[in-house]
Amino acid sequence: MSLLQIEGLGIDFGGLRAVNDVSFSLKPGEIVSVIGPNGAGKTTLFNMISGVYAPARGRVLLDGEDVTRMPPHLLARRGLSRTFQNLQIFQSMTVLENAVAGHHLHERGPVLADLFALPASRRRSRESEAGARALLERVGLGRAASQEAGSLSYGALKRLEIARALALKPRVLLLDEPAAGCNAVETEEIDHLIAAVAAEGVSILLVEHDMKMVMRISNHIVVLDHGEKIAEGEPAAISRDPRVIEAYLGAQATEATHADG
Ligand SMILES: Nc1ncnc2c1ncn2[C@@H]1O[C@H](COP(=O)(O)OP(=O)(O)OP(=O)(O)O)[C@@H](O)[C@H]1O
Repeated sequence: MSLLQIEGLGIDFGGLRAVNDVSFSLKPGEIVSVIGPNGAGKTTLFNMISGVYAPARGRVLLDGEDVTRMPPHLLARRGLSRTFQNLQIFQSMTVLENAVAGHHLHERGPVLADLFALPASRRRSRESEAGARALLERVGLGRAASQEAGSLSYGALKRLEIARALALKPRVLLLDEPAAGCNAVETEEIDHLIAAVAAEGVSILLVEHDMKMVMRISNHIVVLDHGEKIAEGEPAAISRDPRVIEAYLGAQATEATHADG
């Protein structure tokens, strides 16, 4: 039984069919990557699944429930959370404070209780901090808890971003370019983290330009070109698929022509 099911999803921007009739599904603990040349529609697809854009066509089913057009915070409560291409970290706060901020979204009680620091609210804060510390251990940042987030390496910031998304205890985690800007060692650390999270049963949907990483960690790959799904399958089959090779080579040829012109 699939945990996340995408059925015929589509959206237009003016006259442009940015995404059209895209379907695929994720089982619990599966790592699925969406790849395709620049402008293929990957981010737009992500934004529709995570409730940032309202699709014009199709449905998103989470554990069988129709969650199409549900706003991101309600999706998060139902177990679907995401990271963004651009880091959403508070640089001047500590690593722990950033993780607690993610945790609070999940644990949030009545605002008035927080304002008056009632005992229940103080207890919740302690629980949030304990939960956040456990998360930091999980992403390998336990020792950096009291450091200012701005002092972390880029790879560590990316892991902190994943920790914040994990604070929502998701069943499905959408990662938008988790390795962008990372060096080989940092990318490998993120690889391990993603695999460990998936091994706990969380389904992972990934958009990533680092093709080596995609081939290494994905169970299944969905390929988009000009907004349409042109192929899907296991990494080995995808890397040999003539339609996929042609889409990437075609995109490179277009870029080269633009560069010449
Ligand atoms: N808000 C928007 N308004 C108008 N057109 C948009 C908007 N967002 C994306 N597009 C267009 O939709 C198409 C798909 O864009 P999208 O960013 O989803 O592609 P992508 O595969 O994520 O590309 P990249 O790999 O460069 O991030 C592109 O032609 C893009 O110019």
